[in-house]
Amino acid sequence: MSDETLRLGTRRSKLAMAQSGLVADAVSQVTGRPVELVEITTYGDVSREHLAQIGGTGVFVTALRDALLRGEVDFAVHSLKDLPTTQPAELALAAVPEREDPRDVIVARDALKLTDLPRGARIGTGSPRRMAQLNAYARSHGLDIETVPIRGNVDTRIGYVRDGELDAVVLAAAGLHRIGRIDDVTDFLSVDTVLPAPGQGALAIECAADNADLIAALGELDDPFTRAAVTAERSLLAALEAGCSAPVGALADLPPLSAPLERGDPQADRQIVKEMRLRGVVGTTDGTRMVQLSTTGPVPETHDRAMALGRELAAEMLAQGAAGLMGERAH
Ligand SMILES: NCc1[nH]cc(CCC(=O)O)c1CC(=O)O
Repeated sequence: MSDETLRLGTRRSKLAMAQSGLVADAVSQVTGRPVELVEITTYGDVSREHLAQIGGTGVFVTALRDALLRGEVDFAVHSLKDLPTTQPAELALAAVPEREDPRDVIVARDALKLTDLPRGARIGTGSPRRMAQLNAYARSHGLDIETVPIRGNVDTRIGYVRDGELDAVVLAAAGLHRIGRIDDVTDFLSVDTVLPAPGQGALAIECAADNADLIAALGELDDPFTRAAVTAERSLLAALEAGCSAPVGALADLPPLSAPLERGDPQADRQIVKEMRLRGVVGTTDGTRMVQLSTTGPVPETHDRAMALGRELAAEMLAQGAAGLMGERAH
């Protein structure tokens, strides 16, 4: 391959720049080519409306993809959870690198944990998924919290806590980690409490579908387990016919070891290598109704198998009434 500079299209936000910078270094390593960041402004960056009001998926993604399709940049990095579930034929998902911590976290005043928040505490999140699960948790654990819709970049959101407007905000651990603010976290939420968004914590590296050399080079950064996991999660989301702003959580990970098996035990090691658990949740934003299911099976070895896993769990969730929980609006 040539030693020409590769152009990486990126949003200007701190998170996007951090993610693109990390990938730029990694791509430079595997290709031996210099990588240049090209800043692109997206509709999601300039809009002041709440994400839920903009509607549709992928507001952050469209401008980057347009730049790719016009040949202005060679590849782009997206937060996988922001990608629409249908892949355009002209673009290839060349790599899904190893996933960062997928959990949601709380940044609260006075180093408070979720369960320490006082009665009437106001928690900011623009995500119906987070609202639904936090409100469900609050109901079942006797907490009295109010979820408050907010949006804005990570610094803006944490600012609501610093200036006393909110008691806490909910964010993704991965984003905070990447921008160097993981120390602001006051509580890492167990995925049993809040199941993350499909693809949360993972990145997607995308380039033109007809650039076979570049696809092969970027493919060196692919992590097959992460790719299988996020493929199953996004297939579940798609099969529920839900968008990125729907109250849907999904996570595919290693299943917990069953009781008699322990680390070092060859049987346990086999389980670690071969099994994957997929969990999905849908709920009303007020937390009164939820459908939450999980399935465990062999790690899907092909794209089609990962897709089938997500579809099968979605079908079970729909059979339990998931569709009726998704159209509802909290406000
Ligand atoms: N919705 C915006 C967005 N897209 C990706 C991340 C975090 C990084 C990731 O999940 O990979 C965030 C911020 C957040 O949810 O706190």
